[in-house]
Amino acid sequence: MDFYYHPCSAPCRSVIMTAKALGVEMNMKLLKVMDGEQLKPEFVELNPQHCIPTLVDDGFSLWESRAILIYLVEKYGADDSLYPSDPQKKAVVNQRLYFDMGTLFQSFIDAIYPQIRSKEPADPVAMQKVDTAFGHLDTFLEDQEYVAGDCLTVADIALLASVSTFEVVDFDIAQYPNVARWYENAKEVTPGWEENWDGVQLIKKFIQDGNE
Ligand SMILES: N[C@@H](CCC(=O)N[C@@H](CS)C(=O)NCC(=O)O)C(=O)O
Repeated sequence: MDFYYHPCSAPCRSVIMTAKALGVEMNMKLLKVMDGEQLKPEFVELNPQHCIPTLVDDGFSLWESRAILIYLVEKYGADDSLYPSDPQKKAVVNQRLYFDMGTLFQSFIDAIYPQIRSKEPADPVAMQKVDTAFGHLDTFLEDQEYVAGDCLTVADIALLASVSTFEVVDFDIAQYPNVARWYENAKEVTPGWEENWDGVQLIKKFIQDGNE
């Protein structure tokens, strides 16, 4: 199974952690998107949207990280704990995954990317959306250990990759006590956390080097 990735990408890191949790071995293929490698014809052939993460499993090509997480659990999971088959439990996991994609990680793209990439000053409206997203996550985590209930799911893994990426700008997660409690525990229990953290540190290094 080929996995096209870059360690700086939070969506790629969520797939790496999920594969580790499942004990799935992937043939890691680093794709330097900063150098435009995703536009090479051989990659566009695999993924016409030319984005990472992209998984190619025995000729079956799939992208969109959260779709990949679900595919991996459904195809390779020994049980359904990371992505429950019960319709209501699954629906909550899906809601959290869509929340991550459309709201929380989107707030990172809108508010933090411009600060990192173009050294733009923080946009107060975009930063307010970050606060709102973290506030919602904090509410989801009231009285529960994991984002979709009482056990670790792919929604925790996707959100762990996203939330940790905010640390590249030393975002103060402690402002959101339930998120902070969940984050500390998720770091402990999620296989592959160290690799995820290495990716976050790599982004930090790029930012520091760019500022020198
Ligand atoms: N929603 C997608 C986001 C994928 C994405 O934006 N990937 C970026 C890197 S993080 C990329 O491949 N950019 C290069 C391109 O789109 O050409 C996911 O979660 O997989």
